[in-house]
Amino acid sequence: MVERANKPKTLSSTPALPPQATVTFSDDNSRVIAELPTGERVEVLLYGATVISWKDASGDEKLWLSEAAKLDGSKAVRGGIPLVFPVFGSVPDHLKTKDLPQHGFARTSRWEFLGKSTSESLEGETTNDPSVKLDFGLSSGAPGLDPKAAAHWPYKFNLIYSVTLNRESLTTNILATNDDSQSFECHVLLHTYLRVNDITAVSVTGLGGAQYVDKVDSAKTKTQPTEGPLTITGETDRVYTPAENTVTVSEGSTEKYRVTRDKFSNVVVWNPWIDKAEGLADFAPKDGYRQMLCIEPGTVDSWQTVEAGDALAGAQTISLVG
Ligand SMILES: O=P(O)(O)OC[C@H]1O[C@@H](O)[C@H](O)[C@@H](O)[C@@H]1O
Repeated sequence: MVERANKPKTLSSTPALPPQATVTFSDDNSRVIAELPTGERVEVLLYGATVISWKDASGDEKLWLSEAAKLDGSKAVRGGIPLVFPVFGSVPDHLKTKDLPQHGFARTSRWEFLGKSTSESLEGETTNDPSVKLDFGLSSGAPGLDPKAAAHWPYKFNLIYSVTLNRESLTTNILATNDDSQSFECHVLLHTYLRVNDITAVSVTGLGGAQYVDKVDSAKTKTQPTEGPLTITGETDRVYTPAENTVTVSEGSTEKYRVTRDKFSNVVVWNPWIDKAEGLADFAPKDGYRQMLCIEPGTVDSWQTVEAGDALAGAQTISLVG
């Protein structure tokens, strides 16, 4: 009788909360791993706040990561989603960024994990569509800042990078705030390495009607608009300014990824192909160019001026289609 009296009561009027997403640190504290109750998973290296893995519920990897990528903080990561800020490539005649590393210092600094938020429960409402958002921060004066940035980027700034995992999509969002008393100029880009099965079967739509700058063949700078889907048959390195804000990557007749931009005017499409991959020490296997295509949303064809006290934001959402 006593045992029965002590049993906890089940309140049938209180709906059970769905299971929460889990967020853990790796044993060496180098990365944050988030997993939805349904099995989708994302892994973010604090070095560069680089997303290095994104898997669906069946464990299928969506991002390409080189087998020779350095994950120890000695070099920008070859694969995943490196973050490009405040300069795209290198611009030798731009006084304020010319001494920074190629693609800037965001991808070569160790970021701070600021925390997580989940959407399983909102003011008592429950949802069956779980998601988790991870926030990372990097600011001037931070201990993890690449020393080259401290030496050559003379501004006070604050970056917040958010990675949101949903069942069918991944969103990455950057907010760059100017905390200085003077304006600064910058580029921002999300250098996403999408994983594909066979690059020769890949086609990209959503670029049509756009002019592009061809970084491989400088004669083709600002060519006439692209007609039809883009296929990859050799080294490709193009900066597009598409009219549409969604780029779709298909393999054969199957749509695979939709990449939607928010507040970004450009998309860089990059594949190093055979010779360039050969020359990149951290690119492995050497025929890995067949399994990847970089679709890189950003604003890089002109400098963005961020006034003192102002902020610049931009985001991509990669949705799984097929
Ligand atoms: O080797 P990195 O610095 O990671 O750059 C890779 C490529 O990144 C792309 O975004 C650039 O358009 C290419 O020109 C560049 O080669």
